[in-house]
Amino acid sequence: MKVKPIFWVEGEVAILDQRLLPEKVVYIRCKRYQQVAQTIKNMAIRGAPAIGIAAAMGVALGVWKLKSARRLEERFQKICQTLTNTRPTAHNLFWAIERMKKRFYSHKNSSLPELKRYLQKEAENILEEDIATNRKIGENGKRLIKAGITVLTHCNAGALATGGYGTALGVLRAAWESGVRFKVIADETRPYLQGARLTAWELQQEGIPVTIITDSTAGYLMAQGKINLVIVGADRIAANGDTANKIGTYSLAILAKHHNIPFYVAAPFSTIDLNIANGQQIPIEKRPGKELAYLGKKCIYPQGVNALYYAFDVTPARYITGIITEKGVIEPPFKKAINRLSRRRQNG
Ligand SMILES: CSC[C@H]1O[C@H](OP(=O)(O)O)[C@H](O)[C@@H]1O
Repeated sequence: MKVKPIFWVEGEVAILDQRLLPEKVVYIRCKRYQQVAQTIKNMAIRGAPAIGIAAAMGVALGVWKLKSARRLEERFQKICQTLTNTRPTAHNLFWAIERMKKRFYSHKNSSLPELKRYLQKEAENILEEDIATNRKIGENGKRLIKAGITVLTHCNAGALATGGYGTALGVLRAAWESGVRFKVIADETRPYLQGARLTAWELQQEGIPVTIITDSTAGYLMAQGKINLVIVGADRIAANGDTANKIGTYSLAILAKHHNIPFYVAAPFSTIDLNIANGQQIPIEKRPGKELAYLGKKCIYPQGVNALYYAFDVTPARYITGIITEKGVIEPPFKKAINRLSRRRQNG
């Protein structure tokens, strides 16, 4: 995909405003870290790896704008806390901020200009590594995409949700690039419509056949035998393989199990949270109900009626056929395999 979701340009962070896609390609030029935090909170940028990259660049931008090293550590911690407080579910955000903290403390006695460069470089490394990691996920998962099948995906786990290649859509890209021909069905994914607006846009640009359905149509197509495989992204994976992903994923996994359809999660190891044993411990973001009520600028709900908007749900590991990562495809029992692979270096 030609368009970059985010990039650093000399003391600014350029963020593609995904709320305006596919009609308009508009970049928000963030000059302050608070602006970067705002783009994560309001979902101008979204997708677990992408918000991790944004948080890292926000930290680098915050330090970049410091005029002196006065109260450096205290000001650095405030920058990190602002970005930490943006969204609670995607583990990549916290993983990226921890990496920036490690880099800061290993160079905090450098001169301020040197420290600024180190942090900018670390944020750009996180972006570049994400693209390389996504390509490995694609290579590891493409054998699962057989010629002639129909794949269902939910939300957007593509270039727009990452540094620019994609996890679930990275597997589809890699299969397509290797000559395998297949069809994709994309859930609209209300209310933000990541599937209808972003996944369909990405796949259309690559010439990969895609059909949009309402989120409630998936079960009917499965019952008719029209779906051969489901592949989705992830926001946080617990040590036992329980996976938090866009709301509606859990329903798809149950339906896939019922219809004996393989259900795969594609995610980098930076999405796996080894500090939590199972999915019950994953914090699930609750967003303002009014975000459900509006289609664009039009309110479609009766005034004053309540709305409940959980942005994610948790799929228990028993409903997941495999987790496609840069270190290989992890199959059940996930806990043991995740433990073994997490000790192995990325390219090991
Ligand atoms: C490649 S992970 C993308 C992951 O993030 C999305 O959530 P959101 O759009 O709210 O950031 C969704 O859960 C995707 O699967």
